[in-house]
Amino acid sequence: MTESSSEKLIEVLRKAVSRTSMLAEGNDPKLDSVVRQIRLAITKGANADEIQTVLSDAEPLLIQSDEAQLTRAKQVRSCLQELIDLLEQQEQKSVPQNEKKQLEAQIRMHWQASSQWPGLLKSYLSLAEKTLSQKDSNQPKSSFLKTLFNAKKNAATSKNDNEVMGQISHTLAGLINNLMLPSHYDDDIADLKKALLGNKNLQQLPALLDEIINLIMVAIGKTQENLTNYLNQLNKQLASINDSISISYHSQKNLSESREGFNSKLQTQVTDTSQAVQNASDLDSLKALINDKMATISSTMTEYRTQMLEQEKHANQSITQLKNKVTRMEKDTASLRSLLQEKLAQAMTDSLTDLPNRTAYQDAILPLCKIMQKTQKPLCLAVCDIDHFKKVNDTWGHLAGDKVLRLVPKQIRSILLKQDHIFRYGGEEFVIIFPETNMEQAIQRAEAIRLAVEKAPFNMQGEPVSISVSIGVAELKPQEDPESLFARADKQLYLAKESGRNRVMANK
Ligand SMILES: Nc1nc2c(ncn2[C@@H]2O[C@H](COP(=O)(O)OP(=O)(O)OP(=O)(O)O)[C@@H](O)[C@H]2O)c(=O)[nH]1
Repeated sequence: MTESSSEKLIEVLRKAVSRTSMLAEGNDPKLDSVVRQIRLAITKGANADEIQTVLSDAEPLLIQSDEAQLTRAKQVRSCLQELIDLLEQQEQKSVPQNEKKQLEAQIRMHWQASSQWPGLLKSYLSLAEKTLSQKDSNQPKSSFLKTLFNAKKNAATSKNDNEVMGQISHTLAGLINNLMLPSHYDDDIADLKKALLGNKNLQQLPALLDEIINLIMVAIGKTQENLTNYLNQLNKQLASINDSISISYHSQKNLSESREGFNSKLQTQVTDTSQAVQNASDLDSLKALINDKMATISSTMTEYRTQMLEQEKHANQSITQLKNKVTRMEKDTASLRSLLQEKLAQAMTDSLTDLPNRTAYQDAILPLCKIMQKTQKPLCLAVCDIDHFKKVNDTWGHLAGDKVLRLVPKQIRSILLKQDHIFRYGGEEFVIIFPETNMEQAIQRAEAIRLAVEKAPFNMQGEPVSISVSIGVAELKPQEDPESLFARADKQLYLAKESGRNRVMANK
């Protein structure tokens, strides 16, 4: 193995370990302790078998922790939805529909990433302020705080606000429970929950929401700090491997230097001998002289041979050590790489439908757009959303809802061509990429999908149920980026919903 391929190997290992660790860290105390063991094993140069054992222990915990994270994210998503619904229940006040739709779209897009939760809460805060700052529909609008101060004077409004605040506080307290913050935040969390549950004053809501947002941000920052410490530790380990490589290089260099020394010593001795032979005056002194010189040369050669053997032994030892180290690292890297690939595949797949998820969509869309734009071929994007899906959940329960979420993509797939790609974008929303497809063809395929879903015989507890989808379609423009393409298709979806659902609308 050359020096540069060792460096590459080290780099791959460093990335593999850091990414795996990143996936695992901070989710579960039991898992954190196993992750720490893996790091320790790698730092102290444990062999592949030892590391393998620790990794095998970690595997079920990693899977469990991923599932727990998904469940937490789902709960946070429903808390946010519940908070929006609570605003809707406000008498005499209407939630600004545009902002509400935008927030719901944000939730649909980002609910899985805990780093996005503070942003979602901030958007909710703004929606709550806008809603609550309205007086009743017959009165002119006033500011949020003004309404709050006036609330005392108005018994009816005050009662209603108190009730809503109570429910909001309760839901927020539930949301904090799902955040899984490190245990040293326990006191802060307890204080915050107490403040939330004891509070009946809407005026306090912005401050309390801010407090929650801060707490989440601090917790996310903490995880980053742990990761940095870990990477520093790993770098130290890599530096020690580099030292081994340079020691081996130097022992090779010493070997060739001592060979050169021997050559010149031998040369001098042969020259001296030939000089002495020329100067010899009789046969006896010549014999004695030659014997003497030959003894010197022979002892030089023996000395050199011993020295060479010693150095060779030394060099062989350090090469064997290095080889063993590299073999161990290769094995570790291979197992870490396969673990990482498995994890990445899991991270790209939606567990309910087995479809590629939003992350996979984001990885796929940019290169596809670039290729189509470069080759000047058309590409269309369809955003497809199940109609009145909340009603399915409310009427038949979540399990039935899940069943519909698995069946609808089957209908969609029956229409798609080999080249098309479908993703579960989030909730009850699917995205379809139609490469090498113009608008007319994409509308035809979207219409066929709509029809296939409409005609599909869905059954809930033995009763036939009709399900429909609304679809928005847009065609990629030259130079357009994927975000703008998505936004145009999503807008069409919104219009399809507005115009009665169960239809395809396209941005022609
Ligand atoms: N069963 C189940 N429900 C989900 C899942 N993800 C999201 N939902 C639900 O999907 C529903 C989406 O509701 P809304 O966004 O109001 O949309 P809708 O009822 O389909 O109404 P329109 O889209 O306007 O036709 C919410 O009730 C979510 O709880 C899931 O994985 N399983």
